[in-house]
This record gives sequence, C-alpha cells and structure tokens, in this order.
Amino acid sequence: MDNLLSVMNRLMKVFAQANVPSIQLPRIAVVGAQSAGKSSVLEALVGRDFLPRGSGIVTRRPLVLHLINEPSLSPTQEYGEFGHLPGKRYTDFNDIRTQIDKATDDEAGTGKAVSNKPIFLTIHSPTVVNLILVDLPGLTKVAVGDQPKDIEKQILAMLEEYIKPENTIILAVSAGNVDLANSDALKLAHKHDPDGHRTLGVITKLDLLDQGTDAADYLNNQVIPLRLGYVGLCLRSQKDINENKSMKNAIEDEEKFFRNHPAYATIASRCGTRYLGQTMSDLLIKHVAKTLPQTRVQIANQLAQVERDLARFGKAPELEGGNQAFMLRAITEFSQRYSTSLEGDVNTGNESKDKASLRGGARLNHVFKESYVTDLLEAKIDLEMNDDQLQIQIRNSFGVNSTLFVPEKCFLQLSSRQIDRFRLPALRCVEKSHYECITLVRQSLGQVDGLTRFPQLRARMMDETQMFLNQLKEKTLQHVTKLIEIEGSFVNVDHPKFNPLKVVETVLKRLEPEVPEPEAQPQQQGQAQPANPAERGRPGQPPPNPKQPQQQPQPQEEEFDEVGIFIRTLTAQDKTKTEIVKKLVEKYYKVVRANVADSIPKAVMFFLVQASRQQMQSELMKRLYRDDLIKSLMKEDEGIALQRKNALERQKVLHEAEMILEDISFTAGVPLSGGGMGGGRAPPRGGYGRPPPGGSNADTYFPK
Ligand SMILES: Nc1nc2c(ncn2[C@@H]2O[C@H](COP(=O)(O)OP(=O)(O)OP(=O)(O)O)[C@@H](O)[C@H]2O)c(=O)[nH]1
Repeated sequence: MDNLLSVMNRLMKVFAQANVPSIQLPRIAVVGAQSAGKSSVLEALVGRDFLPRGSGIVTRRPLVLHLINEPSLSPTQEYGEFGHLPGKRYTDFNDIRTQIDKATDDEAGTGKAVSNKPIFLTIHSPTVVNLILVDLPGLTKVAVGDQPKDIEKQILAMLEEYIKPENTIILAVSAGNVDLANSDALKLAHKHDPDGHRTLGVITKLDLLDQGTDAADYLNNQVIPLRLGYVGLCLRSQKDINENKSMKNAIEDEEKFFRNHPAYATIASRCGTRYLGQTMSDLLIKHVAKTLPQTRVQIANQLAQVERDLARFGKAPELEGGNQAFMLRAITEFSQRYSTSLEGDVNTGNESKDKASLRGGARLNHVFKESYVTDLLEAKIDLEMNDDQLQIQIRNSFGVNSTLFVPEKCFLQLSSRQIDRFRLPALRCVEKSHYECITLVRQSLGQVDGLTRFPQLRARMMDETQMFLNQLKEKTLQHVTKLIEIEGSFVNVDHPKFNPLKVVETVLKRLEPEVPEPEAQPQQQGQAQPANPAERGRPGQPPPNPKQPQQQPQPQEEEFDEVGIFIRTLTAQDKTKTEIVKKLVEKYYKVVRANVADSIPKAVMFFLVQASRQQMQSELMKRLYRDDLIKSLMKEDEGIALQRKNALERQKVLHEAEMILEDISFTAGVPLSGGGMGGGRAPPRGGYGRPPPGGSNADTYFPK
C-alpha cells in the first residue's frame, strides 16, 4: 500500500509539473445538491480553510484538487500551487481562497453563472492523504441571479462529464437534514454507477437532524445500498466558521459527536472526517492499482506522440553543431533533393498523397514532349496573303526577269519569315520549364529536415534559388531565341528531309489536269531543275524544259481591253507556281519544326535544368554561407522553439512516469494486468457500511 501511495504521489507530482492533461489518473468527484456540504468535506479532508464560502451557489467552476502528502514538509511549510500560475507557491491559505474566487470570476463572471473550465490546485502537505478530488458546482433546480434558464441542465452536464469515466470514484454528498430518499446526489450517482461499485455515500449535517430522528439506517447501508457504503459527518456549521472554529477542534468535536450519539455510537469508528479521508485514500489506491495498466498505455501513447512531435521540430540548432552546420546541411540536403527529383525517384515528393500526377523530372519531360510539341503543332503557317497576292509576290521576286518554273527566291523569303512562328512556342517552353523548376524547388525546400524551424532561412533560400533560376532562364531565353534566328537565317534546301523535288512532283501530279498538255518532247529532268537559277532562260529565249512552253503564260487576245490595259488572269502555270511555293514553304516549315522540336528542349535542359542541378549547391553556398547571413537568417521560429521546449518537458515527465510504473511492476509485485486490488485495506463485506440486507436493492430503489 505504501508503495502504491508513493507511486500515485510520484505520478501526481510529475504530472502536476507539466501540463499533461490527457493522462487521466483515477480521481474522486464530489457531487451533491447546493449547500449539501461538499466544500466543507473537502476542507475537512485537507484540514485547512481554503475554499470560498457564502450563501447560494459558491462553487461555480470545477476545482481539481491534488492532495500530495509530503512528510518532509513541516506543517508551516505546506503550500498550494495553481495550474494556471505554475511556480507560484501559496503558503497562506486565505490567498488560495482569494485566488479561487478570482479565477472563478475571471472565467464565469462575477454573478452566479457557472463555467466548466476547471481550476487546477495542488496542495502539498505533511498531513493530507494522497487524493485527487474534484469539487463541482452543486445541483440546483431554479435559476437565480444572472444564471441562464437552463442552469440545471448545464450543471448536470458538467457533473456527468466528471462522473461518467469508470476511473472516477463518486463521492455522493447529501445533507442528512433533508429528505435523503430524494437525494439528487444519490440519484445521479445511481444513473452512472447502477451497482454502486464506485460510489461512496457521504451524509453531512447529521447534527442538524430533528430530535429523535437519525440516519443510522442509511449509514448501515440498509436504505439505498451502495457497494462502498456510507460515511456520516458532522462538520462545522456556518456559525462555527464565522467564529473561526479551528479544523482541529472541529474534528475532535465530530469524533465526540459520533461516540456520544446513541444511534451512532456503535458505528462511530466508521464515521467522521478522519475515517472518510482514510477510506477515500484506500479506495483511490485500489482504483489506481486497477487502472495502472490503462494509465501505462496512456503514457506510452503520449510518449509516442511527443516523440513524433519532437522529430517534426528537429533538434535545437545548438545541439546540431550550431547554426553553420545546420545551414550547410540544409543547403546540401536541399540541393540533393532537387537533383534527385529531377533525375526521377519514385520515393521523392508527396507520392503517397498524389499518386495520379507527375512529379519532378517527369513534369519537365511532359513539358518537352507534350505541351511544347502541342504548341509547335498549333503554330500554323500563315503566309498572310491570298493566292493572288502570293502570285504578285512571286512575280515581284523575279523582278524584271521572266518567270521561271520554281520561284525559289519567293520560297526562301517566305520560309525564313515563317520560321519566326516557332519563337513563341520555344519561349513558352522555357517559361514552363522554369516554372516546373521553381515548383520543384518549393517541394524540395519543404522536405529539408527541420527547415520549417528557420522561416527566415527558408524564405531566403527560396528567394536566392528563384533569382538563380531567373538568371538561368534569361540565359536560356536568349539562347533559344538565337536558335530560332539561326534556323531562320539560312534556309537549307539541301536538308536531307526537305526533298523539294518530291514536293514539286506531287504538286504537278495533283494539278496535272489543269496543266495544258505538253508538246512533243518528253521531260528529261526532275521538275526542280528549272529552280536552278543557272538554268533559267533569259528573256526571249525558249525554256530548256519541255514543259516550259505549256507553262509559259500565253497572253490571251481577249484580255487586252480597248485602253490597252493588260489584265492578267491567273493562268494554270501561275497556279502551279503558287501551289509549289506554298507546298515548299509548308514542307520546309515541317523540317524546321522537327529541328526545333529537338533542339529547344536540349537547350532548355543544358542551360536551365542541368545548369541549375549542377550549380545549385555551390550557388547557394556562395550566396548564403556568409557569417553575417548565418547570424541573421538562423533565427529559429519562436513558436517552434517553444513547442519543442514544451514537448521536451512533457517527454521528461512521461519518461519519469514510465519509470515509476516500471518500478512498481518489478518491486511491488503489483499486478499491472488490471483488476488487482494492489494493497490497501479491503473494504468490509458489503462495502464500508453494513452489508445490505438480502443483497443490493439499489436497482429497484431508483426509478430508471
Ligand atoms: N451544522 C452543520 N453545518 C454544515 C455541515 N456541513 C456543512 N455545513 C454548512 O453548510 C453550509 C454549506 O456548506 P458548503 O460546504 O459550502 O456546501 P457546498 O455543497 O459546498 O455548497 P455549494 O458549493 O454552494 O454547492 C455552510 O455554511 C457550512 O458551514 C455540517 O455537517 N453541520
């Protein structure tokens, strides 16, 4: 028992040090009607006046009271400490009362309203027994003052929240001088603990019963039986309090009262504040033993959570070899992540979140292979003229010379102009690739271990990387523009994929019916032959090509009008030339398109992607790894530093709690598998009161 007491004591202490509210140690909740004497019971257990008193509703916020027995303290050294004022020790118990009042007013207002936000108070004393008690507002029926109309419901909900958990012992306080059979406290307890295995009945104000009446039947567990029975009390009246009757005297008088009362003399040893304190302590210890396995699991879960948090926060920079080392590591890790995701790695990025989308290098590949190619295909030839205008162009391109079969000059001029249409897709390809690189940078930065703790460094790394990528982009844009200009600067009619002869042949074949029949001579050479300026006929000379005569425009008499204006209609030959020019331009356009489809992505890869990959680390080192910047950028986010500090404290406390529990399982032989009674006195059969006659009739007593 001592061992369990000390375990609970130590657990309470460690949990009181740090705010670890989610670990629920077994506790005792005090419920009862208003003015039933709940606060008086608590004060009697502590042996000190420290709770607010007055008429009407006094307890308006739950008060979670940890009583910690500290034998090393002298009675004058006992002190209280509030959860909301850590480190501040209250040795004057009047100040504790004032602070409870203040905390209540702060949260629930100065009127009569209630709040369910608890006040945590720990009392360290050599005279208390180890307990965790919760003082709760009293059950009430009628709203008074500024209380809302549903005050009854509100208070009920608050009480239920505390008494529902199985590891709570319910201390059901009823005043003996009111109708016990209708006790609200007992009814409420019965609702949540129907067989009464965790309800201890307390009957106060036994001194106020009408003469000749007593509550012995209740105390003997014969009227409303509870497994844990009842304890009768006779506490200080309001008059006693007003007259400053000491706690010590009150307890002595109480003992006398029970010893001398004819109805209670035989059960005097089972009545009174002292007995109640010991009983509650024993009950709690048994409860602790029983719930230790559960507590252990809770602690383990909390520890796991804290460790996950700590991993997220990373180590404090001073533990990682200082700021310089951290920055070095962050730059290296970032550059590696950036490079790896460009190379392609199924394990990088947020693949678990988004398996359906492309990442990293694959997105760049998509830019090159799909979006850029689509842009190229959409960049259509546009000669910006109709056939008549084109024909004029063709004629103009020949100048004073007679027209020849293939209007090469015109083709060259038009082709060179059309190539500029590839400029925009190429520039868009650079922009899109640049955008993907920036996206990758952002993702890679997000993956650098611990970088979120240094928001300034992170932002600066982002800025510098962006600037670096912008520089590379400018260089790439220039180069890509040059590549397009280079393509336009020389129309390579000898390109193996161009094959102008084939183009001309196809056009001629297609237009054959429109072309007048050739005269006798067969064709000797390919149709492209006349395109060679060297072979062009001089004005007046017959053309070398046998087809030429048919294609020479034959002025038609009827086209000369009276004023001698020569109106030239579009002859079949002109149509052919126009068509040939168009088709040649189109074919060459495709040849160049294939060239740029290949060369632009290569340029982007070389000047932007690979350059950024290879130079990222050295570039960032050059830009950031300087003493002045290390100092100014390596300021850890205050929120994270604070969260880490709290998590470390929680971790320490939880480790300690784990050790305490380890200790007890090895040394005390306390069964940790649940259900153990773990030392302490076993209650008398049928609870601390007398066993109920004929077993429990609790179920039949309260209407359901
Ligand atoms: N004579 C006598 N008076 C008592 C006894 N117990 C409590 N009182 C008085 O009853 C009044 C109410 O007691 P509290 O302890 O404040 O009751 P409470 O249940 O905490 O009240 P609320 O917190 O307002 O619900 C006080 O004046 C106490 O002095 C008792 O056993 N005998």
